[in-house]
Amino acid sequence: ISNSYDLFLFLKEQNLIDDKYEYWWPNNDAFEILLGAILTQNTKWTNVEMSLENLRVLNINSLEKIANIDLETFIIAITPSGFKNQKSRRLIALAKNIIKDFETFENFCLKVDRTWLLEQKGIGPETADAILCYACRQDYMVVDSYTNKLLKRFGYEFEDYEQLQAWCEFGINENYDKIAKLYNYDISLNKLYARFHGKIIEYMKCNPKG
Ligand SMILES: Cn1cnc2c(N)nc[n+](C)c21
Repeated sequence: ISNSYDLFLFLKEQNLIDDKYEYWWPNNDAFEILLGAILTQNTKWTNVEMSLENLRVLNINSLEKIANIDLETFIIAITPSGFKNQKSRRLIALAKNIIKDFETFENFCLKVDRTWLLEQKGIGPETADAILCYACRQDYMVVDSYTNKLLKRFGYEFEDYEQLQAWCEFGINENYDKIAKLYNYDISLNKLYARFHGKIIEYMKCNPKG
């Protein structure tokens, strides 16, 4: 493969992601995606699903509820996804900051930028881009250790997160018209990035060894 367009084609013909979730990231509730993006740090997605289910049962479904939640209750609810004390503290602080700077969650999704997210404790480039891409539907592609590992198999090595992300985004951008023809509808760049990242994750799950 000579660019990320080639990589996309290589993955696309393997039908790695079903169309249950058209953006790959489970369910289309942006608030849950925001929580999931933090909870998924350093743990398996199946553990995140258990924490999210606990929060659904408690009907914790808004910024205000997180901002005012009983800490003990929150810690118990998100225990399955690990780092419960750190993640609970950070999610409460994040909910309070979103309310302070954006008032509503909807306004946050529309107005937030990468800089603001990176200023939040516990949010690095990967989490910021997951929120921007999957919750806010902005044109950022998430890259991660899976992406690095897959590209290493094709002989690519990158200096840092931003370089890897640029490589992945550039090939898609440069060949957007060709890729768009592969879909029988007008797919957005954000959706292409969202599905591309999902395909990489699913591919690496099916092909853990080189
Ligand atoms: C949303 N999400 C984030 N990381 C994931 C993973 N490793 N496997 C599956 N999913 C759906 C994931």
